[in-house]
Amino acid sequence: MTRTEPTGASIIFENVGKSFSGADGTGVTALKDVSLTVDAGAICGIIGRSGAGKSTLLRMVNGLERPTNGTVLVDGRDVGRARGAELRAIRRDVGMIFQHFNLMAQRSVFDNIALPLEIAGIAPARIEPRVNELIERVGLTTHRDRFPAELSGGQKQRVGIARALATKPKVLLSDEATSALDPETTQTVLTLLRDISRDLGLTIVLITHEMAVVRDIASQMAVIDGGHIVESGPTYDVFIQSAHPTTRSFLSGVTGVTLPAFLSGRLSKQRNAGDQQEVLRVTFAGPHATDPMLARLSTDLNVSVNILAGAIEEIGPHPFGNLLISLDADRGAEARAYLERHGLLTEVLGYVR
Ligand SMILES: Nc1ncnc2c1ncn2[C@@H]1O[C@H](COP(=O)(O)OP(=O)(O)OP(=O)(O)O)[C@@H](O)[C@H]1O
Repeated sequence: MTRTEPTGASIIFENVGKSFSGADGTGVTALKDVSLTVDAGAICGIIGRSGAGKSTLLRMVNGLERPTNGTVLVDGRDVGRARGAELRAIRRDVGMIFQHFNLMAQRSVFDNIALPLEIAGIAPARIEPRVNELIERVGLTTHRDRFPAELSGGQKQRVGIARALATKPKVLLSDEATSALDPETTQTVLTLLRDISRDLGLTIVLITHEMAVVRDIASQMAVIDGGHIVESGPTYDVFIQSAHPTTRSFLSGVTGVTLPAFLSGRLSKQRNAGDQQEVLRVTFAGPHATDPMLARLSTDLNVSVNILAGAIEEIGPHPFGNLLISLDADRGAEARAYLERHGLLTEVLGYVR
């Protein structure tokens, strides 16, 4: 399909708060003073732990939740205050896909995708070509007449994506859409979403608890913790400049770099008597991604460094490296300070003899 000019909508959260009243009368504050701008045509990843407020934030974009304070604007329209026909119009502009697909078991692939068009009152003669086009876009031409029970998870999500696109929305919301899929299928679904964003100019907001998903697809991101946005910005900038412990803990799990088994079994979190080596994860990014910093560390501080595992990956066009190293535990603090001073991130994984 050819590339078209962006047709996505911007989404602006301005000082948004949301409180719920619990069954016992006590209040739950799900979001506090959230301000975030998602550019038209961007793919924005929102990452946070369970209960952080991700779903609440996402559901405000299509008016399923209304803010207690503040404003949510989609394409300049105030979703929280919209009612009736105006709210329905905004909702037509916002499609959504779900972790468990939410397909209708009694309907075929074709009929699931046709459903939003039927609800919108589109004439059957116009529905058929539109659904066929969507089926082709998501690569399910040979599965047109199958039922959800006859599809794999990845195929079900493709149906979910086609259904969400049926009414030509400007925004696609993804609620943990790849969390129920294996890593390989996750990649194919992320690729499809990226292609759709590129070809249709659609704005995509996806919530996830997996940093790898954000790394692989998002142009911008926000980290949410306890109802607050603790960091946000272009994905690469957040990856290389992250300062908040929540972001760092998500980052530490993002690479495929793991300790060799013979070492991980012996690693202790606290340094015990006799532990000689400190094991570190060192993250290289930005202007230092390709610098020979470990060689410099050895030379400048006269510390021997053992490289245990490592990889250089890319976020968009930018290099992002991860190394697992060990060094003399007595010199650990000094070495970490040196590396941090040169713009690298360090994390102590533990100690070994
Ligand atoms: N309708 C509701 N009534 C009361 N409390 C709610 C309601 N919806 C959400 N909450 C509370 O708001 C907080 C944020 O919930 P939310 O579902 O937005 O988090 P989340 O980050 O999406 O979590 P998860 O990843 O587990 O889905 C939680 O403490 C939750 O219990």
